[in-house]
Amino acid sequence: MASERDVRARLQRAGQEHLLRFCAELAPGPRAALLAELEPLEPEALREHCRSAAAACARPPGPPPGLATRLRPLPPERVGSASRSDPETRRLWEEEGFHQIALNKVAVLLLAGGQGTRLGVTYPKGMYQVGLPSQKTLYQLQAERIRRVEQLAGERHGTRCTVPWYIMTSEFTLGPTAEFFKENDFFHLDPNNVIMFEQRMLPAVTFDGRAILERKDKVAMAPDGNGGLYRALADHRILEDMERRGVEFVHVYCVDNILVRLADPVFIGFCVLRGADCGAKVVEKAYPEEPVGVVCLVDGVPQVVEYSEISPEIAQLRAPDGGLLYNAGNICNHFFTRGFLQMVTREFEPLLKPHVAVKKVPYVDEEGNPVKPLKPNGIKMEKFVFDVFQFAKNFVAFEVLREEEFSPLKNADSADRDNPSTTRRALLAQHYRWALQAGAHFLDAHGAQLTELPRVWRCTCEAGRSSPRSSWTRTGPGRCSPDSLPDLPTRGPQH
Ligand SMILES: CC(=O)N[C@H]1[C@@H](OP(=O)(O)O)O[C@H](CO)[C@@H](O)[C@@H]1O
Repeated sequence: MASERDVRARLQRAGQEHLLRFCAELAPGPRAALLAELEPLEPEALREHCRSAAAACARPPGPPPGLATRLRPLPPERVGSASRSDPETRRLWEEEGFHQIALNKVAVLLLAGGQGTRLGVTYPKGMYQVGLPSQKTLYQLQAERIRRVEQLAGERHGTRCTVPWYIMTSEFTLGPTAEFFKENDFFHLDPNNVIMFEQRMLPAVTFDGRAILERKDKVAMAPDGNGGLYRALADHRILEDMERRGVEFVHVYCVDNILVRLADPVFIGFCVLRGADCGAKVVEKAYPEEPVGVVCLVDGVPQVVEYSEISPEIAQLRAPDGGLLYNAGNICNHFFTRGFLQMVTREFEPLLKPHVAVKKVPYVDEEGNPVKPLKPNGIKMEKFVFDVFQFAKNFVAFEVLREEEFSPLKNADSADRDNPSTTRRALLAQHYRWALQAGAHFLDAHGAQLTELPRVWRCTCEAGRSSPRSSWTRTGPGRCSPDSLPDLPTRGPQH
């Protein structure tokens, strides 16, 4: 371990010596912890990080000038659609996807390093349960979907399939996530196929470029954004692990979408058959201000313009058909070939520009008293996972139906949208539709069979178009009582 003198000399080179100003008064334990936290910070990188954070913050907020003239919607030839394609095409994509899964060439990679600030929990979001009758957490739902896709691919191809689950965590989420998986026996997955690794942390910085001390013995650190993935892949030699296992295609997704289809064979098959090195699932944006990035062209190159960086004027622009001009909402479900990830980690990662988030960062004042700021006082710098789209040789987008694939848990129930209640209902509604499609009957509170599907829980037909009846008229042996689906309508038809 480095001595205080060494660490001090390195901090001097970075212009950040103030981080040791309480060091002399610390007990040996906290002092060692502080030195250990500071030791890995490279002086030049730290200096540059603090300088660029302050410089980025000094620029006027909002989108870069002239962005509007540089944007175009994605051209139709780059976009596939789950809902608008004919059933035969969809079947071919799905078949290809299952084939690749059966060859053990597909992995899923979860981005789970975030702090869940908007949701207001202190533990990893994946451990959250939204109040389902089964009390399953997001992690459990995802684990079960992995097992199911392995099983389906295995049945089709008569093989034993493995879809390895890579989980990127952070200093905040690694410990509790690892513990939670152990306590739950890895949800019956083979622990060898669940690979957790940690992304890096970066210091939060004041507006004048000084790293912030959160306590006398602790620097205010934050994960380096979901685009920290690429450095973390290199740090932990994850691509080498994938190569050893024969993984060629990776489905990357973020933790909070309760409807996420892990290793979705249709998406995988579409991307593989199109020869894509990089792909993104999108849904039609629900309203102009919806907090989702838009997938579009910037200067002719596919990119995502994040919701925090698009102006309301651009977000509201309309296409000739009356829909939003920029309506391809990013749902943080990405497809990458391993080869593409290799190129990114080797060549392109340093070119990714960090994005600035101005936040309230707790700190200690000059006397060492803890302060909880009421106004934003610090800058966190984050890279974004989708910023690599610009380097793709063949980028494709894949449009899917929101009701089938996107219901994110972002907020507490005090918010109107994207909260535990909306996500719970979205999942129950999906399971309800699936039960119907499998031939189940639903009964009302008096045991009478419900004969019509209430409009709000419309199912989707095989081609994926919204259709109130396509599966409802089927009959079969299953009988479910709506009592087991507490958020679903239990009264009669509403057509
Ligand atoms: C950097 C990044 O990946 N941002 C994503 C991600 O944003 P959040 O800030 O995590 O809500 O998820 C959104 C979908 O839930 C997506 O629209 C957006 O573009």
